[in-house]
This record gives sequence, C-alpha cells and structure tokens, in this order.
Amino acid sequence: MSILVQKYGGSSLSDLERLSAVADKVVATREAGHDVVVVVSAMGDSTDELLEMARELAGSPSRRELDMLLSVGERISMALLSIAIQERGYEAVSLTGSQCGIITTHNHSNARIMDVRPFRVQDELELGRIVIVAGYQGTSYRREVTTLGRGGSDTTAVALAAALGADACEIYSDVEGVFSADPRAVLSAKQLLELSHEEMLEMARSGARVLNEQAVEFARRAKIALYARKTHSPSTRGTVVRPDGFHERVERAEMGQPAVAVSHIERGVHIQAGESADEVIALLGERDCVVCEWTPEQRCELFLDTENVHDLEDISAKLRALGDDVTVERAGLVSVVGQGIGGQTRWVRQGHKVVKEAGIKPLSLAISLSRLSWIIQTADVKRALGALHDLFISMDVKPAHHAPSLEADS
Ligand SMILES: Nc1ncnc2c1ncn2[C@@H]1O[C@H](COP(=O)(O)OP(=O)(O)O)[C@@H](O)[C@H]1O
Ligand SMILES: N[C@@H](CC(=O)OP(=O)(O)O)C(=O)O
Repeated sequence: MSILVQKYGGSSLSDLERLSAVADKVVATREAGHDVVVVVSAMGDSTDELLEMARELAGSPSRRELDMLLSVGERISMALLSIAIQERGYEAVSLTGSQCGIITTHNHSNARIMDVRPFRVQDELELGRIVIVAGYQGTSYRREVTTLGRGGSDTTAVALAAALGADACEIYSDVEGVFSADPRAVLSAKQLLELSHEEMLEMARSGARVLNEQAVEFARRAKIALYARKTHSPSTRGTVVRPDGFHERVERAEMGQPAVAVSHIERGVHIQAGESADEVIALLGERDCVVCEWTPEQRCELFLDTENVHDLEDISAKLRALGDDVTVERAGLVSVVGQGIGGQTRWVRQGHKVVKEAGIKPLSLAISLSRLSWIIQTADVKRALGALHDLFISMDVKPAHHAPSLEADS
C-alpha cells in the first residue's frame, strides 16, 4: 500500500465536531487504499492559551519549560483523534514526536529536525494501524523535549513523509490553498495553483504561515510534492508545491511581471547599532533575522520576527546593554516575493514608490535576489501590503510592448 501523510492544523481541530469530521476524512483515506500517517496540531488556539498562562507568570519564561508546556497541546489532539478513529471501528495508535524518532537540535522553542528514525511508525503501519502523530515536537540529542517553532507541525509531517518514502504530503488548514497574499489581509488575493519549492520558501520566510518554512525546506530537499488544501471544503484542488511548479510565473516574468506574492509579518523588532554592530550580530547568533545591513565594526540593521521569541524582554535588555548606539523598536515587515525581483533596480524603485505613496515612511529595506522586504511601523503593515499587492500582483499583465509598464515609474 502507498503511504500518505496528512497534516491537520489547529483550525481543523478547534472543537470535537471538527475533530470528528477529520476522523471521518482519515477513515475515508484509509478506505481509498492508503497507509495513513496523520500529523495533528493543537486544538484551535490552545497553543496561544498555554503561552498566555506562562506569560502571566513570567515576562521571559524559561524556554525549556515552555517546550514542556506547549508540546502538550498536540498530545491532546493526537489522543482524541485516535479515540475517534477507534470508535469508527479502525485500529489507530497515537505517538509523540519522541516516539516517532524525531531528533532535533537543542534550540528550545525553535528547534530544527536533524534526523528522523521512524521505526515505531513503520512497525505500527505494518500492523495495519492508522498512525496519529503529535506534530510540532521532537526530542533533542540531549534527550530534552523540544518544539519546532510556530506552525511546526507542517515540518513534522514533511519530515515523516520524507523518512517513510511517502507518495505525498497533504497539509490541511482553513484556506483553500496558498494565495498571492494572506486572504485575511488582502481581499483581492488570488489562489495560486502551483508553486516551486523556492517560491514557497521565500513566501514562508517572509510570513506566509499557511506552510511552514522548515517544512518547505524539507520538501525541497527530499523532492516531495506538498498539497495545501482546506479541510472542511468540497474542493480538492488546493495548491501544489513541487520542484517545477512555476509555469504560470515564467510566463508572467517574460511579460515583465516577476512577483508571485506579497507577504507580511506584523510582530517583530527593528534593531539598529553603530559601533556595537558585531556584538549585536553575535548576540542574535541563533535567531533567524532579516539582515538589512552589516558593515563590521561600524553599523548593522536587522529585523527579528518575534513569533518564536518568547524571551523578548530579556533579549531587548541584553541588546540595549551593549551600548547607547543600540536601538530596539517594535516593527513589521512587508515583502514582495518573485524569482529575480531583487536583481533589477526598477522593481525596487517601483515598490518603494508605492509604499511612500501610501503615506508610509519605511524604516529600512532589505533586498535579496528573490525578495524585497520593507521594515515599517506595525500600524502601516496592512496598508503597505495592499499597495504592493495592487502594484505587483493585481496589475493586468499584458505582453511587454503594450503592458502598463512598471518601468515607467516616474
Ligand atoms: N499567502 C497565503 N495564502 C494562504 N493563507 C495565508 C497566506 N499567508 C498567510 N496565510 C494565513 O495562513 C492561515 C493558515 O495557516 P495556519 O493559521 O497555520 O492554519 P492551521 O492552524 O490550520 O495550521 C490562513 O488562515 C491565512 O490567514
Ligand atoms: N500548535 C503549534 C504548531 C502548529 O503547527 O500549529 P498550526 O498547524 O495550527 O499552525 C502552533 O500553534 O504554532
């Protein structure tokens, strides 16, 4: 039998009724002739609720204890889903990340998967059972419970799919697939049917949380196709992310339109330093930052997404203590993603112009080959996102010779 890995996010499991509907879907997949491994997230907003409880007790709670706490959310869902499936007359077994052999780095609250030893999962499949796995967690090489960063259940699913040699990995959430912007923030966002792993990786890095960055990176390396679909929807179309999935975009790029999507991060900090630049870079060593500038010993400017930073008070205090030249302020990030977009200054000038025309004063701009990212005030994020989507995505693409050219930008 072919192995299929399915992941159901917190929005698909927010109450027992939805969880029961997921149980029906899993059973139907089994009936269709697959060996099924199901990865689950914590129910609804329960991870946020657990985090809130810890924050009521401490400003910068210990990252180890937070991992112990947050990993519980997924364990509740796995056991309940297994019970619901057993009640339907099928054999099911729930397993924690540790039982599935998910070995991670020791970086609490944002660990990376180093190895997967899925022997127990394989044994259970051999016995004909449906395997339900608690996502978002593993065990470090020092035998500590770790979590994989917000949205990390996607990573569990893809890592297991790769280790088991699964045919495909399906990620179910509350949206029909991947859109050209977060459909909650930009109403005119369009569903994208196909994306390459590289495109999705840039989108995920810049805030498109519908698929997790580490998960896409795994899928890219293992050449696994990812299907993003809506759980409680009759449509099975969704979005496929696969190695050569960008035909539509090649055509658009040829017509002079290189962007595939815009994305945003609302909660982050903008960090600047003068002569303490190198100390700041060293202190932020293990954190994933967008580096706008680093001139060693002279200046640095970065953006740190704070979604997985649970000790922000602590880290801000340590940064400020490095010297009076260090500033840390809350900020957001808006990005335009597209292969080659950072390689031509005309796109940068056009983007910068619409951001300013929207009445926004950007704090900084980071340019890479596949992404343009503006650091701006949090309150301006949605407005900038809409303006950049109008410019780069909603514009009617026509052949270059009679297109409303983005080049004519003055
Ligand atoms: N480009 C995008 N396309 C689709 N959804 C996006 C995008 N960017 C952000 N999102 C958000 O991702 C959410 C789905 O991810 P998530 O909240 O992690 O779901 P789940 O809890 O089901 O895993 C959507 O509700 C949507 O608001
Ligand atoms: N429960 C964790 C992990 C996760 O992957 O969640 P979701 O699949 O609901 O985004 C979180 O809230 O971050």
